[in-house]
Amino acid sequence: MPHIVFNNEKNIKTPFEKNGVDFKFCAKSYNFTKEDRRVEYKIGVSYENKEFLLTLKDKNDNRMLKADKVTRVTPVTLVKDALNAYVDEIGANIIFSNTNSFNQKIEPKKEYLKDIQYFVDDFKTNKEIQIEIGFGSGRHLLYQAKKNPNVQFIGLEIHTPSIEQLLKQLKIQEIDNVLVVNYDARLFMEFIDSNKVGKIFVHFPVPWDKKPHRRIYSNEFIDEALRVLMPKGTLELRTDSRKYFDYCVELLTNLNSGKITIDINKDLEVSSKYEDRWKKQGKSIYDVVLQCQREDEDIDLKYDFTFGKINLEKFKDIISNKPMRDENFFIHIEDLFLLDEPNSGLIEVTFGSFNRPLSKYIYVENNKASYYQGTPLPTSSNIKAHERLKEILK
Ligand SMILES: C[S@@+](CC[C@H](N)C(=O)[O-])C[C@H]1O[C@@H](n2cnc3c(N)ncnc32)[C@H](O)[C@@H]1O
Repeated sequence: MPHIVFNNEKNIKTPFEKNGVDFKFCAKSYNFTKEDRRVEYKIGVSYENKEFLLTLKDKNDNRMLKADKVTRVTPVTLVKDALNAYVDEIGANIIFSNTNSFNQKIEPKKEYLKDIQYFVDDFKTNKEIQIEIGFGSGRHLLYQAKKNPNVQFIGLEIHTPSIEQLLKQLKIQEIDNVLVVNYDARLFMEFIDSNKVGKIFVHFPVPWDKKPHRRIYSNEFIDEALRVLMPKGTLELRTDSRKYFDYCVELLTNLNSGKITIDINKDLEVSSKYEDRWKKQGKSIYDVVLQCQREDEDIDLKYDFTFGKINLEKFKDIISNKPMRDENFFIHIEDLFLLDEPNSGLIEVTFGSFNRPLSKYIYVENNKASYYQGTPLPTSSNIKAHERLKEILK
């Protein structure tokens, strides 16, 4: 990441503007852990309609200015300009700078690649939805999408090269009913309305024999799948792993009600890359399909993430750096940065689910708090964590 090392002791007063970059505030670390930590500043920047923080800290006898990790922005040239504007303003004596190596890259247009926020704010369809989890080479997803042009497909993957490959194929084959998301499938379903999905395919998931907590299937996953599935919709597992199959069958047969179909060595119309490999090795393929037989209540994706009036002075005296854990979420106050004005500063916090923790800053100005760079995604763990944070900060 771009950074600049310089040797100028001068601290400057905010707010100020330099070369089109607005420097809004400068908050100083409170060192609440009481360890002998070096002083660090978070500088609030607003530039080209984006807000982000810069970190200023000591480095040997000099100072280093760089982007704050939590509030990353793209393109990286925004950070580069902000760093250069800051050192320009203070007339710093620059010892090292790598900002020249960060020049803007032009991204190809990826209209079918969607950010998770899109599913919170904008995603609406009257079509049936079908989801493929871990599409890999995409063979099955492309086949299904071509065969069912009236279905809106969503492909979930965490492996970036597979995503790139699928996006290329969508373009080449002129397929326009697939949305692709780079997101953990275990958490994605939270953003889909209830009773809207016809099929969820989980084909050859990683069995994670040694790390079962990383498996796609769990009680929580099955419950969320049933919520998004329409009545008669199906959750379809296909695997070569007998162990994974047995584990899933056990989870599914522990449900209070439902219809389950099991097949061994069933042929599908399309065979995936993994499937070909296992078949060549003479392995058996197992299918277990759960049919949904219930209708669920709608969920609220428009959750209000505001805070009431908070008391930063009181909070600063009781703050602890031990994580608070609950059954489905945790909160860890990482750091606190104070502004010169009373009851104003930044709280750095990590919270939410254990699988996908979220790092955020809460900006406080005269007792009024808000999430810096926008609110968290309304996952159930984030909502629960926010409710608890509100209590703590009161
Ligand atoms: C063994 S491959 C199977 C790929 C494809 N379904 C097939 O049959 O050829 C498993 C795929 O699941 C993806 N994957 C693993 N965990 C995931 C998760 N939590 N969310 C989304 N995708 C995941 C992996 O990146 C990998 O591409």
